[in-house]
Amino acid sequence: MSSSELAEAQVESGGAEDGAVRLDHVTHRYGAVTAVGPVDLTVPTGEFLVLVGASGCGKSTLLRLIAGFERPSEGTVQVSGTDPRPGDTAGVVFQTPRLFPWRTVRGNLDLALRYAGVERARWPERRAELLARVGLEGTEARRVWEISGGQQQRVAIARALAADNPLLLLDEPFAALDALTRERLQEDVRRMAAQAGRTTVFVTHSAEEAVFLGSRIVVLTRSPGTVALDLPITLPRGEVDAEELRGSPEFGELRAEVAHAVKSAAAA
Ligand SMILES: Nc1ncnc2c1ncn2[C@@H]1O[C@H](COP(=O)(O)OP(=O)(O)OP(=O)(O)O)[C@@H](O)[C@H]1O
Repeated sequence: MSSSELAEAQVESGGAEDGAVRLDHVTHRYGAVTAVGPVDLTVPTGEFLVLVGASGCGKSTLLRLIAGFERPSEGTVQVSGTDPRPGDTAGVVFQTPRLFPWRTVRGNLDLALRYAGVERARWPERRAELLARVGLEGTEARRVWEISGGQQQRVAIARALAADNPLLLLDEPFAALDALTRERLQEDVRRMAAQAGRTTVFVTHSAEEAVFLGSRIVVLTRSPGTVALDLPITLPRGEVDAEELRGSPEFGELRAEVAHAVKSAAAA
């Protein structure tokens, strides 16, 4: 069996590489601007990787490469052992929810379920499941413009989960939300990731958010971004009291270490 046949077989059978990400010597340029690279990075199945770095260091570019929205100028990107395909490889959540505001929550989710190829007879059950996962039970009939920014971002997360991809990519999804809503959503995403065993790559500016969410943190240098720090996070990941965790000395030390690394990497 060739390596590509093996990769295909693994994807079909939900193999060991499902949702795993591999970047080999990846550089990306926009015209004359080198945005990132070279970056070598392997994200095993089930890991929650947070990419942190100063503005413009290439975090979004890396995420776009993993999603397949861009092809690398040099090097290779593989997801689940194969080339990423935009729209199919991963569920993606952006900084703003990008929903259809005049449609209902149901309408927005149905579009995603249709695109994901879910049989129409299963939509009601799947919709209820997705809304329960993001804490939005009973909101199906509400129009998007009627619900809060935090609720809209929850719908965007539910939509990204509609296809049940083994990889979820989030690009500063909570940046536009107030502090309390942001903390609540962080807690929900952390819990969801721990339950699902899905691979997650999350982009943020915030050392605090990175330490709270990640099982591993990669800090990038300033543009063109390369890996400045690769740090496993050993904080407990099961059912935890979020406030206790955020207040623990270990959390404080990790946050300080990451914040310091981001500052030095941006200045280097
Ligand atoms: N479509 C594009 N065309 C030209 N240059 C781009 C494009 N997208 C990004 N860049 C440049 O590539 C570099 C990396 O941008 P990118 O958006 O990936 O960084 P980022 O770390 O996500 O930034 P931020 O945190 O501010 O969102 C920057 O210099 C940016 O100006």
